Amino acid sequence: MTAAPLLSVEDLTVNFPIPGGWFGRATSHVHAVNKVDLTIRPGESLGIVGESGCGKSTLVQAIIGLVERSSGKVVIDGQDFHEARGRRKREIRQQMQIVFQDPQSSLNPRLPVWRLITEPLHVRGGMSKAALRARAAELAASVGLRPEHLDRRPHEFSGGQRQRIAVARAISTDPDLLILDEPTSALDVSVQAQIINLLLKLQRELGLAYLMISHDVSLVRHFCDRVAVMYLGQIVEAGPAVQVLDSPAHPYTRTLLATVPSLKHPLPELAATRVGELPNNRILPTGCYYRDRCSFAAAGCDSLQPLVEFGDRAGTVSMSPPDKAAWPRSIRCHRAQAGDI
Ligand SMILES: Nc1ncnc2c1ncn2[C@@H]1O[C@H](COP(=O)(O)OP(=O)(O)OP(=O)(O)O)[C@@H](O)[C@H]1O
Repeated sequence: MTAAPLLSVEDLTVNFPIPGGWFGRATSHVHAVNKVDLTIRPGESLGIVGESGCGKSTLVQAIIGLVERSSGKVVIDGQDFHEARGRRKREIRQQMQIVFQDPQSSLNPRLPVWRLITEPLHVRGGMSKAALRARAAELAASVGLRPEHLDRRPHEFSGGQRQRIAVARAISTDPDLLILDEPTSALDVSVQAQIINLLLKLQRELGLAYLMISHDVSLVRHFCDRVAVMYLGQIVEAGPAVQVLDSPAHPYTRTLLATVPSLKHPLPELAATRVGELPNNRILPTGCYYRDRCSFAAAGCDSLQPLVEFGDRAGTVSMSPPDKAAWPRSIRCHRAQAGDI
């Protein structure tokens, strides 16, 4: 039997108002995230890939409440995060922590490492200074920092060490889910692997689930159990990382992968693909969002939404209407489905 989801995101939509009218009234909206559904099970890692501006950061920020959602639900451990209030809301929030891309800007330069690491516990309250320090020492050891590091300030560390501090802080509240926003892209290549190995070690030791957003498709293939491909605020394809990234079904996923260097094709032939600019997300297209850039677009794509397939881990597939509790396998273009491509 498969475990119940730790996190379920249902129909999540985020529209940013664009002021321009009288008295700053919104005249239009940026449709950053459009009806996204996803689930993460305990201890599982889900990667979200897609080009710049497709809505990855807005999606994860809406999940943890840093950005206001326009509609939809975020359910963690069976509790509706946005409907919860007061102490209960804070408790749910502590089950989800985020590690940002740039540790330099996410760490207060004035605080010593032990205070930085225990900041979320300090905010929660109820722990003495001695208890916070003792917990900081344990957390520092678990991310590979030494006791003498505890009294130093962030500027005394390298980028990789600062990211270790950020990871220690994120796990300080014993969360079930870590959101990783491009956790290695600001680091030197040599250090990236060390941080990835640290995250994999912590996942084994603590049973953490990860939601990682990344431009780096190879990293996601290595790191994640499942992947969701995002385009214009929608998830266009999702499934086991190896399956989706080795045999993509959606034309957009194929285009995205064609731009990724591989051993076989060290320099991707950008000219052969139709990457171009993301279309205007203030006026969403009808039908398939990808049709204006799709080499396979044909009659029907302007009115038909892609088909949705859901299945469980064993790969059993049931067709729409989807059982939202089921494990999403893929969301496919109807033309790929019909075998036209
Ligand atoms: N606060 C905001 N107000 C208005 N528009 C915004 C705001 N934040 C993001 N956007 C817009 O929402 C869309 C999605 O942006 P988002 O940063 O989520 O994309 P992304 O995929 O994370 O991109 P990147 O990989 O470059 O970080 C973009 O069109 C962006 O310009």
